[in-house]
Amino acid sequence: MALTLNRKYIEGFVGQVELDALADFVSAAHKKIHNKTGAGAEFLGWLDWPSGMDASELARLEETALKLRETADVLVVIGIGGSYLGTKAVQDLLQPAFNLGGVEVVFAGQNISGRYLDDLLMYLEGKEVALNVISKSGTTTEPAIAFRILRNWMMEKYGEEATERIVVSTDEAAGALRKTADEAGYTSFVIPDDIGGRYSVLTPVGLLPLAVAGIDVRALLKGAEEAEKALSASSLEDNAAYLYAAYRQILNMRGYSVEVFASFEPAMAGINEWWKQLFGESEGKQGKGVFPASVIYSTDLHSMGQYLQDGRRMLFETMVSFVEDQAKMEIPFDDENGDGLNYLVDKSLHEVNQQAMEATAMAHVEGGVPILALEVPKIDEYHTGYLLYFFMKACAMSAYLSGVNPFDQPGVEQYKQNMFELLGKPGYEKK
Ligand SMILES: O=P(O)(O)OC[C@H]1O[C@](O)(CO)[C@@H](O)[C@@H]1O
Repeated sequence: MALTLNRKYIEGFVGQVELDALADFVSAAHKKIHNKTGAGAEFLGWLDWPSGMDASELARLEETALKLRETADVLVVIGIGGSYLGTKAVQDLLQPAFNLGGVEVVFAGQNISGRYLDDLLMYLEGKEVALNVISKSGTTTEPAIAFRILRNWMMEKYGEEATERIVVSTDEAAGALRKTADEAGYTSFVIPDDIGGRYSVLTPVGLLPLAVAGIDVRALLKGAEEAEKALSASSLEDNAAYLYAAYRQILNMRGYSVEVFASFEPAMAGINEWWKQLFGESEGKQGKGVFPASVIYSTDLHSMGQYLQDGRRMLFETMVSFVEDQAKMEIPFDDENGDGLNYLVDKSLHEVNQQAMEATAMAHVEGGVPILALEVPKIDEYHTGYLLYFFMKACAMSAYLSGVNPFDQPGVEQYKQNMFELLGKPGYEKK
């Protein structure tokens, strides 16, 4: 099993009767997904992407990545939302917390801060640099500004050679970025029309920068492909993604409107952010949706623990844990035992961390917080691919169960329009 939903902390809150009552809705939503008949069905390209990705495109992507690995110390990924969160998520989870060499992947275009870009340019000074600019629409302001500044910097630094160091991932035919890529002769990759930003991590959007970072993208895709197969079962009891979605909706209907996504692994920080966009942008519409929040324990037990235990009761938790002890770090014996820790000698940090999780879960259940426990055997490319696909499938199901289109984001437009008006963009003059 590449992922298990352990029900031991939820059984006291949600009974089988409530799950059974959702079974027909789940099969109806399953049909919407697999027969492509639901709202937003034109954005279901991610569903069979892992098993169907074009082999020659994957090989070209790996070749491009290899070339960049040979010429760059740093790859700057320029993109926002779904155009960078997946890369950051996988990178955080799979790569060491501290840079041990190899190509470093850094990010730009997620904000409009001059300070950030200035700091980045200072950091890049004296290093060999490559850019991967990623925008499905090609018109998003934040990455467009960052690309203009970094592209100028690259041209000044490398002249003609900059062309070889810039790779574009965007729409096949439309948008400003496609035009720029074609005119400048940059190597480019296509973000499929039928896959929205937040579902795009397994397309060139995530695969190219991850391959440059040295991650085995084939194993990532393999894990996702396994999930694609395993999670194609139509019934609630045979499909962990659907079960997770059903629990979320039952809890939401009962007033648990905030989901706290938690793990005891700091490397999950990027997955937290990716997961929040996935669920927030997919479900938060028409006045509905579970509010997605996230924490990393045990760090955040010392800041948010009090609220979780004892604050306003509208929370449920989804706890992701990793079963295998991969680091095998033990607590050493100390003759003097001044810190009193000798009682932990021979225990690994993994065991202590597992006990911290058990202790937290028991306390939170006691405090009235339902917990969905997701257990993943280990942290590697394969299981990460599985996990990503699991959440995408669960999210589509969950959104359909709540009656919204999982694949649009009409609300995001409001601030964009206002900003264009305020800045005086041609065509957006104030009324
Ligand atoms: O890749 P693009 O088109 O620049 O969009 C980036 C992100 O912006 C959004 O459209 C929201 O503004 C997200 O849905 C998307 O992931």
